[in-house]
Amino acid sequence: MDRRKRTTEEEMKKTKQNSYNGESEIFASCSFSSLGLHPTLCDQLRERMGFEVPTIVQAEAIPVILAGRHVLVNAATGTGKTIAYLAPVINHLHKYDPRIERSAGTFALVLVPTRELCMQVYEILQKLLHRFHWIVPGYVMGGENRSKEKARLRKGISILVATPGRLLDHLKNTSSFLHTNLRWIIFDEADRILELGFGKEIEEILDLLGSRTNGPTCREDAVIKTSEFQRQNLLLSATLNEKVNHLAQISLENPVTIGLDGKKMQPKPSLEHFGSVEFDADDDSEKLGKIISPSNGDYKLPAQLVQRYVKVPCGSRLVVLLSILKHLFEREASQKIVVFFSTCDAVDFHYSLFSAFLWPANLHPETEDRQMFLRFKTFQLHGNMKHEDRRTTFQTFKKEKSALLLSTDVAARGLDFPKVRCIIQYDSPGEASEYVHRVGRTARLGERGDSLLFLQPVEMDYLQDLEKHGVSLIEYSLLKVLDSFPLSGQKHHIKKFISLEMHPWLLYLQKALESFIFAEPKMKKLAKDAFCSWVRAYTAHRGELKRIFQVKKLHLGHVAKSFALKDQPSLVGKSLQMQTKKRKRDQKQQGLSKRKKLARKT
Ligand SMILES: Nc1ncnc2c1ncn2[C@@H]1O[C@H](COP(=O)(O)OP(=O)(O)OP(=O)(O)O)[C@@H](O)[C@H]1O
Repeated sequence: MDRRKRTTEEEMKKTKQNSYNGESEIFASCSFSSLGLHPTLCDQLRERMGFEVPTIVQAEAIPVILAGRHVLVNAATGTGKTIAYLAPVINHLHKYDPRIERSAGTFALVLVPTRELCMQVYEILQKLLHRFHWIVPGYVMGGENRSKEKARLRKGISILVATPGRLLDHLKNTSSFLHTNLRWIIFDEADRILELGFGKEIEEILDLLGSRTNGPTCREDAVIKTSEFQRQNLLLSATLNEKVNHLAQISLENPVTIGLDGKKMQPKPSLEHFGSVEFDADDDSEKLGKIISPSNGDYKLPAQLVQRYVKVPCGSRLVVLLSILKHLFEREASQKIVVFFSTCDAVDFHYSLFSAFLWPANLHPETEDRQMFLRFKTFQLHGNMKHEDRRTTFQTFKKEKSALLLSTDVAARGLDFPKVRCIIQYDSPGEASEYVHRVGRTARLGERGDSLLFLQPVEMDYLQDLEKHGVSLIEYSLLKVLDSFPLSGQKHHIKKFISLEMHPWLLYLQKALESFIFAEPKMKKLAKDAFCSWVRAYTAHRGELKRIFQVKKLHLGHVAKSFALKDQPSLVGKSLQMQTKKRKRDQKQQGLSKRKKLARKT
């Protein structure tokens, strides 16, 4: 064994120790070059990206990927998974002799769940490839101009980043898209791709690319092995679930698992999988057991993240949110905060409100010009926005030093907004995995970060659900914050026996908000729409969570208050009732057919 190899192995051992001692170690005690990366790429990482040493997940994954193995990576949010897969792929590609050419088509494919993540990975690629101009990065994604994409594909894209729907579209309809040299397929945020319902597309993509292994649902006729290279597939996410287990089965061959140590083996094969074809559980039980399922295990969260919850009665939610935001931005002028909502309408409403709401006139009668209540830059991001607006928001918020982003879960996964200091989950996230990804937008790469989860008194059991995944939260001291707001120039102190809803500051602010909304027909319409879709989203919680988030436990009048509406919109009540009835009817029917199917199987 030569000296260099021995040193690398020793360093790797050290790295492994670091990662398993339970400390919040982020960086490995080795260099990029010791992992086997070419000096030019190491220079690029250092000079262009500012990365001196690899993170632990990079130190573990890069040598294994360089060795050509299929890999499943499960590491906490913000630990550098993107470089962990891009660096070895580039390392391989730049060594091809003769050099690869555009006309040789696509060698590596990175599949991501959202457009924003697609852009983000593409931008990182551009930086990494600065000195390797013959390796061409590119992207295809929903919302973009198809013909322009076709033209780019015709010219040739060596490393292609794509969202699944648009990729499948090109695979079927763009004859000039050359992928016979494809060597790598990478699933970034694999579980989210599947959760978004792209399971069928992924199966089709794997079939069309001839990259499906002989996993449980392999259709021999669909597999056309076109690549002269050995295929290498990689799957990465901070959270994994049973669907990923299945994807791993059909796309990875004898994979190396990174970051799954201590996770439980899947006890039984599951009938559920992400596609349309159900596979025979008995035949595949052995295979399924090989891939580890962490679905019952703990999620990995950045150790330095301070996680809090705040218990707020439904009717006071909006005023509490406004108060906390004001408090946070006034306490620290340079702040970056992301607030998560459950629907696009809720984001629209809050964005318009925050951008227009002025201090009530009677509070500062001495000042002639009424001032904005919240005085910081606010952005919104959700799936119903125009593609260009989404792109601009994403890019601008990234660069801002101090700003607020109101978003749906479109920003929950993978997005790397530098220096986000706090995550507020105003609407609860649902699955614990979603909680983990949302809070993962802060406390990245060892930096400080806070998170705050809003819960109503009837939703407090959600904390236990999080506990099951090893996530525990401490309570936020709300009263201190509320007491700090001046009312008619005076500081006030709430008496202990008064409930939170009766806090003078909250009452005052609520009244001011309601008058503001009442006087603005446009705002009122936004508030009503947001109310309707919020209730609809609330009824959509699935599985165990339906027990916690029950719409019938809510007072809809109080929900209306949380949108600053004086009254509950009357028509909504009726349509909601109809919807709930319809949903129950559908569920009954679905349950029946599922049971029938199962009965036929056994
Ligand atoms: N070796 C390194 N040294 C310093 N910074 C790094 C290094 N590797 C990655 N980073 C930076 O760390 C941040 C997080 O990286 P990345 O987005 O790849 O994390 P992730 O693990 O994919 O997170 P998520 O699970 O949220 O998608 C990015 O800003 C990236 O530029």
